[in-house]
Amino acid sequence: MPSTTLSPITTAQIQVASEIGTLRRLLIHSPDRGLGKVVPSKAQDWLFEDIVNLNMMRRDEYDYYVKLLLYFLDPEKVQGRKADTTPNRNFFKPDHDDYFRSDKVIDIQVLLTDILQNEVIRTKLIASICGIERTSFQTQQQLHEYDPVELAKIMISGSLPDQTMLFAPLPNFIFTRDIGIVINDHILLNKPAKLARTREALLAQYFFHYHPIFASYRDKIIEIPDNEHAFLLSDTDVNRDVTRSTLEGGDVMMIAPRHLLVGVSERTTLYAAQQVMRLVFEKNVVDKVTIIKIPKKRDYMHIDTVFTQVKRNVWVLLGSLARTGDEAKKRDVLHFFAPKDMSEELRILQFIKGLEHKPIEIENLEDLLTDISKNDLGAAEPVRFIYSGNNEFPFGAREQWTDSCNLLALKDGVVVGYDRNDRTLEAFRQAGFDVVGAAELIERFEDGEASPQTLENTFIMLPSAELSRARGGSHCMSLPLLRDAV
Ligand SMILES: NC(=[NH2+])NCCC[C@H](N)C(=O)O
Repeated sequence: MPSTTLSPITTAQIQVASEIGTLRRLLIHSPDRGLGKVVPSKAQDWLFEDIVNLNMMRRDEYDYYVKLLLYFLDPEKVQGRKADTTPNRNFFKPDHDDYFRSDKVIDIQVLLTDILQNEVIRTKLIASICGIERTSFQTQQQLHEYDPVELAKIMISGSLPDQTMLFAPLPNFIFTRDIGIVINDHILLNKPAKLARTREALLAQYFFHYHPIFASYRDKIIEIPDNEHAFLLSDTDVNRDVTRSTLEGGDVMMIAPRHLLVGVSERTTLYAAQQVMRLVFEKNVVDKVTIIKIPKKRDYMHIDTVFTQVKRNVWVLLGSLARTGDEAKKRDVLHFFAPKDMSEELRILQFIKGLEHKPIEIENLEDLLTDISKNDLGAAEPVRFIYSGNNEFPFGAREQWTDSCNLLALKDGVVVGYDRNDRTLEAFRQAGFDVVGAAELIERFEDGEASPQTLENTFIMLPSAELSRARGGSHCMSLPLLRDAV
């Protein structure tokens, strides 16, 4: 049996209280063979707009993301090991002996493999998966024949080593953000809105509840309930926002030590947002919850597709949903006759613990973000906004679609994002940021010309031709477990 067990991490290792504190530990998932199974006719159901080339996605794009994360979070694993990272990719394969195996940059496939060594967990998980996937009893028995390494791969990819498909792949599993969120020292699990992501949530339940690295957090796992009234409603009524209980991690942002943002969107319902608020107040995890209702639109599936934080006083956001967008439109007389503006569908309500019946309405995104920078995070410098596509028509919308607003902060002011959003990148340069490609930066790290510790105000560009077809960026591709306090 392969020895894939990570040594259990001691307590106080899970703590996220901001989006910009130096990142120390996170969960990722490298594109697995299931992604290579997406076909055009299923792409939409599986929440992709296109099919992808798996090899290019891994070798030319995602591997750079992993390398970057390792340079920042676990440098001994990569520094001076350039040779190991080419050309067979074994260094990047979670099931290979040469895998980098880090306890800072953790692939969920490794966690799954670990828990599957336990006979009881293995039996339960096989039965649960076969239940939700409605497989035959025979398939269920067949799955018991595989070792934990192979079984984890089957459970994720849906297919056997000989390529036989037993159930659908989980192409969206690379977006680990959506399966759970760390809120201070608690872990909030999701309840996916889309059928294509159901098995992801089940797998997440299992490794959060059973893997030794989370052992001391078992009583800190938060799962939101279903609405019991919904069980008695007809299928048409049940899908209403106030009845259905669905929540995805892209809509939850632990933005400041006692302040949680929850989006109400295509994926997260009002009912779920309300349950999250109730639970985090009850458990005294935060004092303030801001609910941000965005238009229910594929382009804006989660709040992290329309804004993310770059630095204590810097944010990237979509102009047409923000105040800036509003004002530009208001100068136009046609505005009075035009159909309802997207930004009019944006609503922001802030709830303070103990005063939930008296929410404070916030007019626009910039006001909310300014308040967070100044009052929650104590930014001394003026708050600045960088807009998708530099807010130039029609690049704001174009570049938001390819995740210009979905950035992962590795530390305050150092972010990773896609290389394809030219106008947004130009806006970053104008705002005084260095813009550098991942490969080039890695070279600089290797040559000692730069170091993750001293790097400041930098946008690191990730190649993105294939990754961006999956409709998520680096923020979605990360589930931070530990960040330094800000
Ligand atoms: N946090 C995010 N924005 N995640 C993006 C998820 C993209 C994925 N294809 C989906 O539609 O579900």
